[in-house]
Amino acid sequence: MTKKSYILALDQGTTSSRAIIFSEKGEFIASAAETYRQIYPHDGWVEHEAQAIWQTTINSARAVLARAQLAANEILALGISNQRETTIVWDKDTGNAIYNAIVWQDRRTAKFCEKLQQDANIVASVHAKTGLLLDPYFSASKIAWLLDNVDGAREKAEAGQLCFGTVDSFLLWHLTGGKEFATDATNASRTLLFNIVEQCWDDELLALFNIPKQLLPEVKNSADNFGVTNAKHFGAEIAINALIGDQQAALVGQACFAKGMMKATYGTGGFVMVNTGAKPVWSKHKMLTTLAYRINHQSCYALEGSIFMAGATMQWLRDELHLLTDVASSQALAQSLVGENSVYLVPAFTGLGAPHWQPEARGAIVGLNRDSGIKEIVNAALASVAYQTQDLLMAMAQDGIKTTQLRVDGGMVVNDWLLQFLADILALTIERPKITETSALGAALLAGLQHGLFSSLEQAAQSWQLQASYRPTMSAASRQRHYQGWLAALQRVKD
Ligand SMILES: Nc1ncnc2c1ncn2[C@@H]1O[C@H](COP(=O)(O)OP(=O)(O)O)[C@@H](O)[C@H]1O
Ligand SMILES: O=P(O)(O)OC[C@H](O)CO
Repeated sequence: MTKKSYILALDQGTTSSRAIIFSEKGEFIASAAETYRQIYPHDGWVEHEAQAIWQTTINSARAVLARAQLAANEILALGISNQRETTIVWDKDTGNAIYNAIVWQDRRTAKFCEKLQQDANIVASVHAKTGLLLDPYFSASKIAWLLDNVDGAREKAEAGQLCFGTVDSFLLWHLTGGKEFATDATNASRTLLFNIVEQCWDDELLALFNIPKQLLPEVKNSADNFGVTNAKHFGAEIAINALIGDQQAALVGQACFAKGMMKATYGTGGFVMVNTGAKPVWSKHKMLTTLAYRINHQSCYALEGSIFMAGATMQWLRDELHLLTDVASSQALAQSLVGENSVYLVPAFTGLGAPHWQPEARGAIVGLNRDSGIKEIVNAALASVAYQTQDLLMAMAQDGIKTTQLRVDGGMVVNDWLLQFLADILALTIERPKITETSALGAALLAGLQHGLFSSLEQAAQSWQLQASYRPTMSAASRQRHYQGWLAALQRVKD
């Protein structure tokens, strides 16, 4: 009989679907990825075709198996990490989505959320139950929009004919041929409908958003038994043993298991997350309290700050302004700037995320003079990632979170200039691991844990290895000047 020695991780991200095979020790074996179309129907609206999410996921999974020359029966377990909050409602009979996926960045429900925010009791109650804020970022208002705007959707939902899921549930449904309708506690914790203390869907929140309970998936542990893939997909069944939101997966992949350990993932957006242990920390400064992972019904919590535009700003410079031929060239351009940059770019293209939460804010480039050119703008775009991170760390510090080290990952961290500037602005040591596909790794480690490959998360974490670290070299005065310039630019956008 063939020995099953590999783990397949599917990492469904905002701009691409990736599949990665790891060895049973968590070593990287092979990867495949496919990008798909971003749809922007109106200002502040962002959609994906649900079918494209599914098709690119299955294509990349098949491609990686072929690349690694492995058959499905050599795969021990499969884990899924996914873009969170993105909302899909599909028909139980056909599996077809009733509308495009409404992406986490989408702001169409800003007015609706604003209305709810006017009631201080509602705001307090939502925060106490979910750890979140009433912002269009999260799934609940997106589900309500779908039920109210797609013909016949509400009637069908009430009749139990529809399913709501974040991307993990949608993929699970399709992988298992419609047999499994579930999510994990981390993904549930991003919907605004899940009580993170009691660990259940909350009837009051469902009533607040007018969402029928029968629409919702079962909530399981992040490492759990989620059924098996239908044999028609890969030629044999594969056990599905982990579902986890991609930022939480990155925390696991970065081995941030001790209280106080922090990671930042810089892909389309930027997400800073700190492990706060077995008890939730309730932020007074608009950070999100969220589930880091749930294993054997034991919850570990985290505090998170979300930046909506990180790598996406570089894509905008490339695709809309045509200032870059490719995003990688941003490094040399940023580096070529001599002296301090007077230009600041505030990338509030889809509003401002944490700690500001201003969905109606829009972007700006300020401080331009006659000498400003491409390199100043590109430098400012990269620098905005560091400044936004500093905004988050300042808010977290006010909540009592202090850290001396930050582990980074995501597509942007190949950019050495960015990581050095980050170390300088944050005055922290920045650590980049050997495997930067930490979301996929986190999902793989949890799937392996569920399968008994590792006796504990700590054992699984032994696969984490440092690739490079960046230490602050900027003077305190210069750091201060840089950051004050950012705060002034930010204030103009907020005003
Ligand atoms: N060398 C680079 N410098 C700056 N940004 C980069 C670089 N390489 C990739 N990126 C950015 O990283 C992002 C892709 O990261 P990834 O982790 O794949 O994103 P996601 O998971 O959100 O789809 C893109 O937005 C891209 O602009
Ligand atoms: O697809 P990513 O990696 O940009 O992650 C998206 C986040 O999960 C949104 O909350």
